[in-house]
Order: sequence, then C-alpha cells, then structure tokens
Amino acid sequence: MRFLKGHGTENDFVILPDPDGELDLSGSIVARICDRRAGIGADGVLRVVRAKLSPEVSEQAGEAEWFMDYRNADGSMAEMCGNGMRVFARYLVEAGLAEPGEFAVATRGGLRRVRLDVSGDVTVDMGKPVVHGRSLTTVAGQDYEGLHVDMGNPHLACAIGDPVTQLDLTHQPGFDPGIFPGGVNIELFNAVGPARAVMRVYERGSGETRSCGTGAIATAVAAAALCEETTGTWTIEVPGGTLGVTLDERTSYLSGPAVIVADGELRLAE
Ligand SMILES: N[C@@H](CCC[C@H](N)C(=O)O)C(=O)O
Repeated sequence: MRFLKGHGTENDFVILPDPDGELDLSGSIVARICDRRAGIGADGVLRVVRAKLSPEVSEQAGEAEWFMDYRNADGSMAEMCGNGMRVFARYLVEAGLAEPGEFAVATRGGLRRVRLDVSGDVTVDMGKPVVHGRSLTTVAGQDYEGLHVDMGNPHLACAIGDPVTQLDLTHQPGFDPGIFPGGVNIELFNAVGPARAVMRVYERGSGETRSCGTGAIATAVAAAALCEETTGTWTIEVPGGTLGVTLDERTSYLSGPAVIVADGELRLAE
C-alpha cells in the first residue's frame, strides 16, 4: 500500500492515496499504521478518495473532487481536522490532483475551502465556530473550566492560570460525558498577550498531540471571549509551531505551514 507522511505544525498524518475507493480501512489497520513503534507512527490517517465514490459525502461531490476521510490514531473516525485539511491540500497540489490556488474539499463535517498562499502557508476556511456553554475538565486532579466550542468536531477550550508547559497530559483528562457523549478534544491555554495564546491539547482518539487546528480555533474563540470579543486575528503557539486564526462575523480561518516529508510502501504484516 502506497503511503506518504506529512505534518502541519507537527500534527502528523499518514496519507493513503485511494482515488477509486478500493481500500477497506478498518479501525484496527489505522491503529497499526499510527503505532509509533510497530507502525509508521502518526496522530491520524488521511485517506484520499474521490468524493463522488464516497456515499457519506457524495452530496458535496458537485463542489469538491476529493474527500478527506480522516481517522484518529486509535482508529476512530472524526468529522473534522484542521491541520489534516492543510496537509491534505498540500498533498493534492504536490501530486497534481488539484491546481494551486483555492479549491474545496469534502469532509464528514461539510465542505471546506482551502488556499495555498504564496508565503508557503496553507489557509482553510473552517466555518463559523458554534459556541455552547461552559464545562469542566480535570487534569492531574485539578479542575479547569472552559468553553464548549463546536468546529464540526467537539472542543473544550480552557483558559488556565497555571503554566500550560508544566501540565501533565499523559492521561486522558476528565470531562462531562453528559455534555460530550462522543468524547471531546481538550485545549488548555495561557493568554500571553494581545491576541496571542500558548496552547496544549489532548485530542480525542489520539492523546496529546503537538498541534490541533480545530483546537487552535476553539482556543482563539475562548481567548476572544475573555475580552468579550468574537472577532479578530489570533496567534496560537503550540508545541509544534505557530498557527494563525482569524475570526470574523461569518467564519473562521486557520493558517500555517503544511509539508509532506516522506513517501513509501507500507507493508501490513498479518
Ligand atoms: N488534529 C485535528 C483534529 C483531529 C480530530 C480530533 N482528534 C477529533 O476526534 O475530533 C485538527 O488539526 O483539527
């Protein structure tokens, strides 16, 4: 099976080109591919398949040729992945499957428009964040309150007083399953200046990762809410680099680097 490896601010993905939808990608195969010792290792898998051949998104096929079939490292499916979308777009253009410039990609969370900037960054229109109420997470015995933000996938973005760099995120933080029955991505951040935050994330289905695009937007929304704002441009520093987030009245944009670093042939032992 042919694969490529890419990352966006060190949120890393195995890309599986499957234009004709021939791959039967079970959760256990995804988990084996993402295993950092016995597999290639990644936070998730991006299967590249034609939208018109994918019943779950075929209504988006009029506008998008390609479907980003995203899976978490544990094999679970997710609706959306912001950094994955940026890496997916980079792959499509490098592989000659999309023209450089702006194009749409189908996802389980709906159509997203992506643009390769002259700067080398990739920017995605991630849609309008939906803000719900407040909820609690527990990290290493300490409760933190945050804002429930829906980016197509669920987030709990928590501004905290403790330095995020010192948190122990080796274990699943606690959350309210009544509010998040399908699990949640948990962001913890320090607002460190005007329109700037330092964030760490514990992703649903992948554990702590070095970046999360949808999480960066949720963080910008929660940081803006601290100043009673809903719009603006935010710089979100994550362990793997820096992401830009712009919130306007209509939508949100996520910008940052996205690169392909390897390709090869994957052998899946029986
Ligand atoms: N890393 C991603 C989010 C991936 C999906 C998430 N783990 C979920 O289950 O919702 C991003 O960059 O947005």
